[in-house]
Amino acid sequence: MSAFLDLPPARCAQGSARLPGSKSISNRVLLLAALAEGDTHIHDLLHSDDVARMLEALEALGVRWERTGAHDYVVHGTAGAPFPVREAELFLGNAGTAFRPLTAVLALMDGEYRLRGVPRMHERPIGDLVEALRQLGARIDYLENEGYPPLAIHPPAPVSVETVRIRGNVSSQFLSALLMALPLLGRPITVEVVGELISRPYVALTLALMARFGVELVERDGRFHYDGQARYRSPGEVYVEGDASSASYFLAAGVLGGGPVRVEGVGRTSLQGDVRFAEALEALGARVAMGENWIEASAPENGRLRAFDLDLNHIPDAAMTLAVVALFCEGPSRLRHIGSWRVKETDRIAAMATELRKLGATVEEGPDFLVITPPERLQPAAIATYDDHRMAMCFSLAAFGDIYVRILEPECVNKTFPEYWQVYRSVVRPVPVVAIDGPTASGKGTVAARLAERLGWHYLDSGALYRLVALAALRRGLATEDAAMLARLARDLDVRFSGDRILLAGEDVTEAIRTEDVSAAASRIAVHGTVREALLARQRAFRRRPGLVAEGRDMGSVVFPDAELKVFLTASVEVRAERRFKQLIDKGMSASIERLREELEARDRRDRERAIAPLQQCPDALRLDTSHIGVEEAVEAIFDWVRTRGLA
Ligand SMILES: Nc1ncnc2c1ncn2[C@@H]1O[C@H](COP(=O)(O)OP(=O)(O)OP(=O)(O)O)[C@@H](O)[C@H]1O
Ligand SMILES: Nc1ccn([C@@H]2O[C@H](COP(=O)(O)O)[C@@H](O)[C@H]2O)c(=O)n1
Repeated sequence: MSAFLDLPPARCAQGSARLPGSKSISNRVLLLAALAEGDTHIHDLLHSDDVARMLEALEALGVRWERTGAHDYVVHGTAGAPFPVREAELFLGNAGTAFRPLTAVLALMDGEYRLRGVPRMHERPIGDLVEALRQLGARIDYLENEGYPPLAIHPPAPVSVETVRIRGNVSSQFLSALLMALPLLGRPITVEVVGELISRPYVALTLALMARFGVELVERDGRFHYDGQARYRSPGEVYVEGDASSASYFLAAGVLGGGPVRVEGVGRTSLQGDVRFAEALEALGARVAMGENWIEASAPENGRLRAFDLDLNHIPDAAMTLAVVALFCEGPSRLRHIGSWRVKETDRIAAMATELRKLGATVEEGPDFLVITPPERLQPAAIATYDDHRMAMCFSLAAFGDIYVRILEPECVNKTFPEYWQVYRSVVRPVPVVAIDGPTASGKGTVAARLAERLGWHYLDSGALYRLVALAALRRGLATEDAAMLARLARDLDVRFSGDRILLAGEDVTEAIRTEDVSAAASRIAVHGTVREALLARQRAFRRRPGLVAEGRDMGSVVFPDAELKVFLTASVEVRAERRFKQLIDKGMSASIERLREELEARDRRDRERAIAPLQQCPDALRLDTSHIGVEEAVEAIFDWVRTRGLA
């Protein structure tokens, strides 16, 4: 498990993403298939933690199922009879789509069950569901805190109520769970929702899937009636739609990164409410197209995203994506009616506000709303994910702000979308980097600067940063061995690159950092890992649209290991010494070619032999020996490589 994932700044997004199966549909279908008469062949089932928890639970309950293909399963239904295993302890992780429906179903069966989850699951309320089930005779005990999992379920007591009341303002999953369990009663019953029902489309999804399995409830005025007759029957085959909430990240990427980006697996005929995320994007000015089984999104015609004020009660999960999109809108945006976020995988309102602020946004947080004002320019940040898959996926979009984004605990996406990072990389193209490394006086600086100019890209002279630290250290009398002090100096360095001038604390030091004393000191301090670490973020900050040409010693190996093109530029030591000699003479400085050669070789040796980020040719770098070619020819050769890779 990796502790973090660094996402480079994104240049554009284009292409198509095949979505994994919907989590909401996968877990509902598995349970309905288990309760139904006959075998159900399920295709395109999601593979993820939450679905794994449901499959394990069904197995533990004696429901037989087999995997018949990559995403294909057959479930042998129990025809409405109690599950074969009458006593079990189930661990359901943080899967609400498993915990709530299994609670309802098992509470009406004749067994002894204990249901547990991860610590966060034990902080997510379930009292409204338990309360409703108790009206039906269910005997459920709270094992720790009143109103929260874990639960002990005992065989129900017989009761003959005709109407059950349930509150729907905390989670619509309570109502969904109750409705799915009704056919187990075998008698007519009415469910009445008390007060507001949030996230209504998820209930519509439940009803549609129950109907696929032969049980149609009559709904009138917030009341759902079961006739006591219908029984679950397998429809034979079920295809799971792509996950509409997961679609939101790629549709947003299409909008922020130009597009078009097409998601395949959901569309006009989808059962899932989150397809209406597309309407929200349109309200912001994005261009959206939809087919039966696909949706496509692109940036607004004029490239500008309108700020928004939206009631997002109907798309609570996809709405999180809008919170990050708000960073790119013109002005403050308000997300309303999102109170259910507080009881999800984490308190998503608090988590979202905290992480958006790290990026520089101004965020007002209310009980059920957020107001997000984007900053002038995003700042790079390490984003905590709170073991919440959606936090990780949402914040991957911040990379469109021309910044590196560090996602902590990135594997939390396994909850619903284990392949997310691969699919993300197939659609989102990073800001391209040409990394040029090589020994002293090989011509890296000259060639890289000209290439950058020709491409219209940014240019990074990474050696200048080491030289600046060296100059500052020499001026303060710091020893080149004092790694800790030097690292502090490197971190706090007040540097500004202004055209071809370099300013240190406001002073123009462009020439001062080029002396041989500074060169030697730079290569001595460059051996310290702490100094290199302190300069890493500064170097990466140069990676901005439309692209970067970076030169130094470890551009391709450490700073930009994902560079689209890596070049190792070199020349014989004699040629390099002559070039440096000529450079100094041209500047009116005296020099000895022998001494220059010795110094140059000593510097190269230190750079090659140091333990951390040594000068080396990366295995994937192209070598260019400039001993016998001029500057223009070298630039032309690299420009050709850039072109053949489709970067310009
Ligand atoms: N292909 C080339 N042919 C001839 N001269 C070149 C060539 N490339 C660079 N030079 C000249 O060599 C000198 C040294 O080049 P430059 O300073 O760019 O090297 P560098 O690799 O960046 O050095 P350093 O590592 O010290 O920063 C410059 O005066 C430059 O014009
Ligand atoms: N990526 C880099 C760049 C430079 N260094 C060290 O700094 C010295 C000065 O660099 P120049 O390119 O300006 O000559 C150089 O000798 C290296 O020791 C580095 O380590 N990594």
